[in-house]
Amino acid sequence: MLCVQKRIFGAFNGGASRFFSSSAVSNSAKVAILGASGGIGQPLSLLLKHNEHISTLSLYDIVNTPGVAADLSHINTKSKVTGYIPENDGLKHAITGADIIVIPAGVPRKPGMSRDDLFNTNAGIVKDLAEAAAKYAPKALLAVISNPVNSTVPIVSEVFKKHNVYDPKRIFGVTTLDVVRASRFVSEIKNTDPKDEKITVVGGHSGVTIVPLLSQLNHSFTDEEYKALTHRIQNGGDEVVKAKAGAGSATLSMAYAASHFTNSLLRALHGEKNVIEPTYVRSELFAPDGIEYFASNVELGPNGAEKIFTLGKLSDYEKELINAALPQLKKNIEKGVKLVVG
Ligand SMILES: NC(=O)c1ccc[n+]([C@@H]2O[C@H](COP(=O)([O-])OP(=O)(O)OC[C@H]3O[C@@H](n4cnc5c(N)ncnc54)[C@H](O)[C@@H]3O)[C@@H](O)[C@H]2O)c1
Ligand SMILES: O=C(O)C[C@H](O)C(=O)O
Repeated sequence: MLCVQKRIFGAFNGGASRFFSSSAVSNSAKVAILGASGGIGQPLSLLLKHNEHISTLSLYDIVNTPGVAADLSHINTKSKVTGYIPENDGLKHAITGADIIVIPAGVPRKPGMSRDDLFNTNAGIVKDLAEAAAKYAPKALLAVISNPVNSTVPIVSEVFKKHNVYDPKRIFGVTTLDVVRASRFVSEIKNTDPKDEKITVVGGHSGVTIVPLLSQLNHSFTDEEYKALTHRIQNGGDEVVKAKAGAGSATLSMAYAASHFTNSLLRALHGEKNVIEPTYVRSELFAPDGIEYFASNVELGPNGAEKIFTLGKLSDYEKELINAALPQLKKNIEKGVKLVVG
């Protein structure tokens, strides 16, 4: 068993400026969404059309982006919307000059599938998009939504390494939906306002690798509540996949979560301090155990991940959860690296 004890202590500074904060920043950023016509891509584009920090919203997909862009472009907010498809170097034009690239391209799960079952289709899609980003927008902050996130983030990183443009601070796996779910589920039990529930979720983004740190809240839970909540947060994605019964996975809540995460990147990009989000990044926390990527609270800055926070005080149960997550993460990461490195 990999030992979690060594690296779990240290400063915990979660939630200082997480959800629902705002600040005045200039409207100058170009944000590109790759997979913009999809179930996540469309509502995410709609939410970002309302974002005052964005001057250009650049939508790329293999289909339908001209229509999605034309539709959104009639909304009376300041940003300009452009739509691209692969023809005429569409991907290159979509991402050139982008400050932020968000990637929700790829297929979603059907009931009975794991996120890892998406690897065969999505890994190649993400790899190709990463190749283009490494060539045409190597300095962009890149937020990966496509599953399996535990593997797709290492894929993007390896592609950037291959092109000699790798900066680990700029590549993020979006795990915000786990945080959104955690705050909602806790608020349902405690009858509180979800916006007041600042919950750190660490590890990765699939099943046992999703580890909510509920012991760090100012709530007491019965053992039963604590375990049931943890289980629900770890399996929130399955709940939606099952309810959608073959019509895909979470799209609307994911668009909300990705819009929030993108807004945090924008705030940090424009110099706001103390912007902290849990996100899956290249991390030293468990690197000595051979796990080079891990989600934890990260302070965002103009150049990406400025500071990775340690996990803080954990309950014995949470230590067990982390120990269960690590071998799974290791496998997922190795699978992603292998796809690029061979
Ligand atoms: N990180 C998370 O928390 C989280 C949450 C929900 C879903 N997801 C993942 O997000 C991905 C997208 O989900 P969805 O429901 O939007 O799927 P979807 O099928 O509705 O949309 C995916 C879009 O990607 C496009 N696409 C496919 N190949 C492409 C390529 N090479 N370049 C550009 N676009 C391409 C498709 O045309 C489609 O419009 C899935 O992998 C899903 O598992 C992740
Ligand atoms: O569950 C999925 O496949 C989609 C996503 O990762 C989620 O957590 O909703």
